[in-house]
Amino acid sequence: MQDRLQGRSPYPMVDMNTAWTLVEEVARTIAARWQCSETHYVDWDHEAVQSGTAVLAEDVAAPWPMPRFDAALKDGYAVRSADLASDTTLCCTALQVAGQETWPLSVVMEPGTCVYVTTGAPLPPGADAVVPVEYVQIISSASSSKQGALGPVPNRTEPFYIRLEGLTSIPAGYEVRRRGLDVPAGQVVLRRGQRLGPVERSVLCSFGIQERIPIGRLPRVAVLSTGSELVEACTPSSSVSSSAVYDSNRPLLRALLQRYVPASHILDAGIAADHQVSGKLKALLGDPLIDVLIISGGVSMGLSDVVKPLLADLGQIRFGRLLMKPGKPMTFASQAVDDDRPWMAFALPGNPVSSSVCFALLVAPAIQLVSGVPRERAYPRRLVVRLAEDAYPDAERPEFQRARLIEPLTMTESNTTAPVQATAGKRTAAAAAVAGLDTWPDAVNALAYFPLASTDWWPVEYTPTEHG
Ligand SMILES: Nc1nc2c(c(=O)[nH]1)N[C@H]1C(S)=C(S)[C@@H](COP(=O)(O)OP(=O)(O)OC[C@H]3O[C@@H](n4cnc5c(N)ncnc54)[C@H](O)[C@@H]3O)O[C@H]1N2
Ligand code: MOO
Repeated sequence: MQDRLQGRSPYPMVDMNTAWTLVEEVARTIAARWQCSETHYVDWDHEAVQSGTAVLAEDVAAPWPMPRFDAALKDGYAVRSADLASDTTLCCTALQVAGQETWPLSVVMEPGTCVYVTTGAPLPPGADAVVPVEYVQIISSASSSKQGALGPVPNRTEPFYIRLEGLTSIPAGYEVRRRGLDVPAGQVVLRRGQRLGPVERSVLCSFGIQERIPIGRLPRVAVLSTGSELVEACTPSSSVSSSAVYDSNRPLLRALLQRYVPASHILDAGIAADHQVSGKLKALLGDPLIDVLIISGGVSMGLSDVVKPLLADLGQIRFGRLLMKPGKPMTFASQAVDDDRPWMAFALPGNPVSSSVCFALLVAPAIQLVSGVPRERAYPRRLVVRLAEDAYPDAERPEFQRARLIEPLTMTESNTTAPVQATAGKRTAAAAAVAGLDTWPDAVNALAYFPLASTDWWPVEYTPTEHG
């Protein structure tokens, strides 16, 4: 208590690089333990796959070439290109519709003949090019001539003649998507450590892979808000005291977490009033089902800021203060990594902006790392850009300001030239996004980093809202 009343902290201030190193050390050790021993083979309807949070534990190779057969790129006529060098009239002997073979079922294309094909249909054996219907005139038919009425798409059961019009030559391969052109059989199409987002899931589907999808273990994360002033957002304002503060951090953190872990892995630990924090932390960190604990509030220097000493009792504080703004009191603790059940605890400063910035810079990368995402993909992307308007960064601490990239990126040599607007307001993340920016609340899409004593800076890609 004496120290707090005098304002001394026992924790040295570490810079961001040191903080990242310390978090990474723990996260990578946990990842090595989990991801070597815990590959699960799951089906398509598994919650982690469906929520887009699953991370592949093994490479996935193409089981067959894509496309699986030489396919027509256009609706038209499959031809032997060599035939057309001498004669532009061909006899159409069959219709081949993508997904079904109509008339007749299986054909070997004789010289001088062609086969009507729809886009995506397999080329018959012997054909090596496709003449699009736009370049074809139907010139005769044994049955009634429907030419004109049906345009160039024939609906016939007997051979008919076509003539090539408007194209001088048809090289082999013309309008054909060759077997294996996109992906040869056996090529790795998804890598271990890739999160199965919408595109990755569609790649699995394109190869018909819906069973035995190899995924790694994802962390189970509890989120706790601390502070006697906090009330649940659903509480009617008429029933709360004038000094109460609505808890906005926990809903934000839970929503952000859904990008990384399925809903069943997120435990909402509620709000702990100051006198309840000790009991709550003990229970949560003693729960074998919790791997990561995110605490908001109570980490600064006040008498009610009890989180740090409690974490020191329950595990080991890796850092307790950060040389950065916002986030100075940010604390990271863990259970000894060689322990049977390692855990990580992130105590984020209660200020909503500090809390969301610390989540983006430290918690999200740690969750990615323990989930098996490789280092080069675990951190937000960095770009060097230029400021669209003056910014006023802190003089004592390197600072991350919420920012908005206001033009599409145009890459020129090593630099991008996307102007950025930045703000240092400290209201809720959404409100701070608007403050000074005169724009939509979800427009923050980056953090602008202002290192101390330097005019160089870069924004970190970060989207604090679903739509940002
Ligand atoms: N003497 C000092 N005081 C403070 C220092 C310091 O170095 N010396 N650091 C300041 C900095 S920097 C920060 S950041 C804050 C962080 O403090 P805490 O983590 O202890 O956070 P609280 O005091 O609990 O809350 C701060 C602020 O945020 C509001 N809050 C908290 N939780 C939530 C929530 N879940 N949803 C919405 N708003 C929340 C809370 O009501 C306070 O207004 O400490 C400075 N002090
Ligand atoms: O470090 Mo605090 O997060 O500046 O307000």
